[in-house]
Amino acid sequence: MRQKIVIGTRSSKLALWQANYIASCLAERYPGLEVTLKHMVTKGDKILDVPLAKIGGKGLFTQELESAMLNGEIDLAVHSLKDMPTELPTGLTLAAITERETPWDALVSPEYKTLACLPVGAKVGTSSLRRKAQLLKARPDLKISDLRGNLDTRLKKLETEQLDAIVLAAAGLKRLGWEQLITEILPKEISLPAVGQGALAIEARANDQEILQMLAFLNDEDTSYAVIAERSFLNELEGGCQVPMGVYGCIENNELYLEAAILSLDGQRVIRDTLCSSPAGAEDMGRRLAQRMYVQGGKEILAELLDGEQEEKK
Ligand SMILES: NCc1[nH]cc(CCC(=O)O)c1CC(=O)O
Repeated sequence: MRQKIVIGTRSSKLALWQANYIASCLAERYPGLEVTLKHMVTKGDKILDVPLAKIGGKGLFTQELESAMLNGEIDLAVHSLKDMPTELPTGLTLAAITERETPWDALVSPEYKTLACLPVGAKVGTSSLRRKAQLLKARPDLKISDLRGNLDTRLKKLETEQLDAIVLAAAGLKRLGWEQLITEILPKEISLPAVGQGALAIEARANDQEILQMLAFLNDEDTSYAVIAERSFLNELEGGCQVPMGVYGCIENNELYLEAAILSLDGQRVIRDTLCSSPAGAEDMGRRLAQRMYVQGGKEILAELLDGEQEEKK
């Protein structure tokens, strides 16, 4: 067994909370093990003034950590699973996926409290196409403005940019002890979460058997099945563009349920579908659901998105 483990982490409050959480799980499990954190900066931390959907590119929050893992500077990295590309660089693997924290999106609106209570034309901040499209579906009157940055930056912007509400992942707020700021949890009928939202991914070198064995206890089986299906769904649909879509998998009575929605950017068109199968078929199920929704009209929405992106590049 290894005497020392180095965890690479981004320096945002949330990233540090997550890395410290895994460090403490390891220290508790392996008394005597020396666990240290190495702070690193990723491209996603540097570019703060451009909406995520515009920067595009995969692995915005992961690439620098991955290089450091491959060259042996760090042994593992703790990520929010939802920030991870569906395909990892050669030589790296997901060593464990932790039990999911609440997967839902949360509304923070000190004045109006709920989506239903927001006045006509209210200004809502969010950083993702997925949230934007789903919000507009429920409330076409809303003015959505871009909201980037760490959780604390985004919360501050609620005041400084005079927003009536912002939408964030409930999991992040909970982890940082800011749960009391949530004024409404958006149900999945309104806002289906992003792939892997709420789960942590522990990434390590694929050939480092010792570390992989040491990390295995962190893996939560039910969460793993659910996110394998979600990631497989995403992987099947990904066509080199950001898609406004939400997907949520969960295990109930030993069955895996998968629910997804693909939306047009303005939220006016929605394809929504569900599948249920045995957990062992998770990957296949994600693919099947994606293919089914593609035929049901997902194809047209995706084509429009690609056209839109090309128009912008002209
Ligand atoms: N995109 C940023 C991001 N990546 C992970 C989380 C926290 C939630 C999680 O662990 O899924 C957040 C914040 C947010 O979406 O509001």
